[in-house]
Amino acid sequence: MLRLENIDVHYGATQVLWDVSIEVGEGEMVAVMGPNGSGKSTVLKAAMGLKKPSSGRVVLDGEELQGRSATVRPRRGMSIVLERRRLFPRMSVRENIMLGGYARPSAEAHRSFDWVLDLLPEIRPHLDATAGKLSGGQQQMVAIARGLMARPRVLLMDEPFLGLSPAMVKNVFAIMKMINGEGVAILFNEQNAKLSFAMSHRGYLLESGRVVLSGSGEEMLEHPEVKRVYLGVREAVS
Ligand SMILES: Nc1ncnc2c1ncn2[C@@H]1O[C@H](COP(=O)(O)OP(=O)(O)OP(=O)(O)O)[C@@H](O)[C@H]1O
Repeated sequence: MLRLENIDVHYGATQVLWDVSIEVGEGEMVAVMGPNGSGKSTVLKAAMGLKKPSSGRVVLDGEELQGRSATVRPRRGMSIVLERRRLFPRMSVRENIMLGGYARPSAEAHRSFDWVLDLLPEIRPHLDATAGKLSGGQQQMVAIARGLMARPRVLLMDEPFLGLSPAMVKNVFAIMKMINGEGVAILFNEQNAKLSFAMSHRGYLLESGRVVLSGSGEEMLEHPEVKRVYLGVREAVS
């Protein structure tokens, strides 16, 4: 459904993505894994139209999205949960979540709000709290709720586990599985190879702005290079 085709991205004169092609099928969970600074966030930003590629195409259901206005992607069913829980810290949880429905008429936004709270009931007791006062994990939950307000068919998640405790990682992981189980495709990025690929239908390994490997989650976990470099598994010496 979503395809990035041969994307190049520059920040000023510096090129950070080279010929990146990534595909997300209907209802798939897809991971972009790579070390610090390899360009994972930039891939998601380019997909969402937050960073303009210098060449290549972003295509959703056969429709070219490059150069379309900022509201087209949410209306076509794309949404993003940004890194580091970019909430408005002084606004209430309810207000933060409702902002995710900006592209929808208000009656629909209220229906989405109810749907989101049914999916994430643990948010309900905190609706009137100031977002900035919540724990990191709770803030991540609110950021996910905000992303879901657009009723996306494909949800992009930028480092959803960043800075979370192991217990919260498990919780967010379970929520991603549940959202995906509702038929929402998810494209997310993450530095931890085991976590990324174990939970994904397919994965991509990004190094220095290039896709160097792709395959099913299982294939990625079993790949000797992934094992050696990212999982720290040593091959037996004969
Ligand atoms: N706004 C910007 N201006 C200039 N360079 C940038 C900007 N954002 C990112 N970069 C550079 O682009 C490269 C890719 O960054 P990006 O954030 O996409 O990588 P990443 O794999 O997501 O890294 P991290 O895991 O640290 O978030 C890095 O070298 C980074 O320094």
